[in-house]
Amino acid sequence: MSCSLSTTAPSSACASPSSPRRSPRGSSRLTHETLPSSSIKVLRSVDALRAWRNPLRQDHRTVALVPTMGALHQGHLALIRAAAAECHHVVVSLFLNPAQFGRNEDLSSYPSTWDADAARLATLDRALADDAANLGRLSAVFAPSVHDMYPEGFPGQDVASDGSFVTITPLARLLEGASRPTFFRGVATVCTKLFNAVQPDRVYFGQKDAQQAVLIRRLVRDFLVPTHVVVVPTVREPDGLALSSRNVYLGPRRRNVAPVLHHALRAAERAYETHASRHRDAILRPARDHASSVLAAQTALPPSQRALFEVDYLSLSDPDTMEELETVDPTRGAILSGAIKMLPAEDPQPGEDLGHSGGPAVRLIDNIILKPATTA
Ligand SMILES: Nc1ncnc2c1ncn2[C@@H]1O[C@H](COP(=O)(O)OP(=O)(O)OP(=O)(O)O)[C@@H](O)[C@H]1O
Ligand SMILES: CC(C)(CO)[C@@H](O)C(=O)[O-]
Ligand code: BAL
Repeated sequence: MSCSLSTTAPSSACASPSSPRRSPRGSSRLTHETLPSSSIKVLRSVDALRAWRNPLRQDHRTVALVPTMGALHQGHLALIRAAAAECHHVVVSLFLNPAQFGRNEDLSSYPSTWDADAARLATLDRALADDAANLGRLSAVFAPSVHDMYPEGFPGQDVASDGSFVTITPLARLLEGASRPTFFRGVATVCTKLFNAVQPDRVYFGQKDAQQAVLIRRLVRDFLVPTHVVVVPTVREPDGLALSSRNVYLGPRRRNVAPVLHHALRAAERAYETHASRHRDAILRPARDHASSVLAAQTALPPSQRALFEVDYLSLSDPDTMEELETVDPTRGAILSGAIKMLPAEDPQPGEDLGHSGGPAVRLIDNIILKPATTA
């Protein structure tokens, strides 16, 4: 992380970033670093977070937590807006959690954009302040170190790693979990730590990561976590692609093809809604057909122009368990979801923008909720 932070106290924001400081002239008031041009506090340790958080309880102020891994975009900002509408203080965590990355995944190249994130958050907070409809503001960024989050040492990224983990099965083995076997263990573990550290009244997650949202609801229920889970709708590009920090890996050639997943899911949604199909094959077939026809059209192009992809899954699942469904019960609805792997661009052209980090293979996920029918 860069040191472009300002501080409410003079002197060494960057030299000693790990804990809040006493204000000058011996006063006992704690001061904190703040993001530039804002009053958003930067809390870099669990101790600093707790020192800030505890007095709010006595004042009956509600606290919202928005967990992120940084590289912020409008999807993240939508979560913060929803949180500020409903709570007095919003804390955004920025923590690249190594435990949810498999060994062959993109931990080392994951986009890291601290300065841009700080500027976006400061701008958003000013907009929140100008809108009287909001209950609260963006009060703090929690940006702990790996050591702070894993005080006994980071347990490792392997399925066989020993350590203190939260596991939620069979949910964590399905769909995303089938391709990323340590992913949900890492998410459930870090979110448990974040919930324990922040003790939020409400937590905000994005619908874009549908299985993650289901997992968090289950975690909160099964471990009696005293918080309320809010899931915010997916923010999309005009052509339907879900905003995602990993989209920066795509480059223009693959970016043009990437909406295929959303359009495939929309085809399935139409089959459910327009043709009143209830059966798995009738709903998913149009999605598979759409993906196949886009892939066939790309395959027919010269290698220097095309963008190929592999479909990992197209799923029709139960909204609570994410087990595959043969038939949708309209009183319960269902989740349509999918994952594709955009393969690296073939035959790159001189000067072609292949995307962040040279344009590796990129996993994209998306989903659409088939809502339960409302009874008149
Ligand atoms: N397009 C979006 N709309 C709404 N919420 C989103 C969107 N993208 C991400 N979120 C939510 O933001 C939170 C933090 O997600 P994260 O930092 O992993 O960003 P991301 O864009 O999902 O990144 P990645 O590309 O790694 O999946 C999660 O709750 C996630 O569901
Ligand atoms: C919830 C989360 C911040 C946990 O690291 C991450 O999985 C994400 O960004 O969706
Ligand atoms: N958006 C979920 C975090 C991940 O895919 O690693």
